Amino acid sequence: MALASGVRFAERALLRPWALLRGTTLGRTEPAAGGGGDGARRFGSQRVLVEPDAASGVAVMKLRNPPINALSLELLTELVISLEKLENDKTFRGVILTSDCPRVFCAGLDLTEICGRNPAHCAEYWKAMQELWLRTYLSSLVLVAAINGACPAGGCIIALSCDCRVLADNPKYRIGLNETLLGIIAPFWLKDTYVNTIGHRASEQALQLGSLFPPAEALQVGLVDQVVPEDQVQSTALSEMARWLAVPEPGSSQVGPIFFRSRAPADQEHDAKGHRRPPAEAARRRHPELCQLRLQRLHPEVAAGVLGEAPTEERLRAVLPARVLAKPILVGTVALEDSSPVFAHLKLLRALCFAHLPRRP
Ligand SMILES: CCCC/C=C\CC(=O)SCCNC(=O)CCNC(=O)[C@H](O)C(C)(C)COP(=O)(O)OP(=O)(O)OC[C@H]1O[C@@H](n2cnc3c(N)ncnc32)[C@H](O)[C@@H]1OP(=O)(O)O
Repeated sequence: MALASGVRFAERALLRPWALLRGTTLGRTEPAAGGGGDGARRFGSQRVLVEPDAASGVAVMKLRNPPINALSLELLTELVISLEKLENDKTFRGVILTSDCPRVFCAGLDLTEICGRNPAHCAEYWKAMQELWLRTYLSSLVLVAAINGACPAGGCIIALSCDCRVLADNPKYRIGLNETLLGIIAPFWLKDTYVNTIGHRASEQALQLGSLFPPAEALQVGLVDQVVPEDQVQSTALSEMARWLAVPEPGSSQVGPIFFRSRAPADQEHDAKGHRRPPAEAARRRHPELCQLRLQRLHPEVAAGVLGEAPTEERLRAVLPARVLAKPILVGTVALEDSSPVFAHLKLLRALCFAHLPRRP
């Protein structure tokens, strides 16, 4: 009997994972401040407020776990559920992630979730953190981080998983991966993301020293894309979002995260002998349907290039139609950093295609 009711509870929890959360009221819908129609209804949970705008297809998602938005298990879970909900609703193409707590975007891992807790709890907690990472990093939505406060460690991880980062110009709002100073070693996927964002040497220094960058330095090193006065963070994030959404099927499909973001944790798989698989192979094993889908959806001439061997600019120029290359293009900087030919190729393709591919029927 107890077993049966336990199973029923587990089933219910699987169907409605938020039911496990303490004090959570996910799915509640209420009119947004100043809003009227359907496009201005907001929903969310206790710790995540979602303000959707159906007309623009953009939702603003606010972290609301005062005082410092520490990533508690509940906040992680609610973030994942809210993102999933938006991803499943085809009305939405972009999400702006920001904080509802003054002066802090997100303080990172909730240290009370790992200090003095038993291994099972730590494992559950860490799994939730990775789940959030996967959900954001491989999201089909365009994500823009509107960083309106301090953004250390896990906060920076969330920001790094977005497509674009706008930081408020306040010297107190520092951003970076400082976990080494706490004795926490960054996992390889986090290191890889740092490297992908600010380059190898800068990452090596910043990770080892646990650097937190003030806005000007964060901009200089490439950790954020824009630094703006605090009262312009939201509007700038919206403008950035408009830029990304103006591109046909931005980020999400033709040449989306699976291309650029081949180094998500799941990609780092090892073969039976313990040898690390090349990232491209690992990604294909993990997401065969996505890889295939996306290759098929590419412009035919580009797909032909993908299937070719040499990921050189010359070869791409040869297979890409002239109209695609009509405007000046960014190449080279994008293609160089990955040792895998396939992904170097895809990165280069993305750089080329992102602005120039004609809309697919
Ligand atoms: C394998 C792991 C991969 C690594 C991934 C992630 C690693 C991490 O995220 S580890 C967490 C690292 N986070 C930090 O180092 C941030 C530490 N906090 C701060 O720097 C400041 O608190 C912050 C700038 C965010 C805000 O400053 P203030 O506004 O001045 O607030 P307080 O410092 O007074 O803090 C208020 C209150 O919150 C407690 N606190 C702060 N950070 C955390 C945290 N990460 N987890 C839990 N609790 C935290 C702080 O102790 C204060 O508590 P009280 O004293 O009880 O009021």
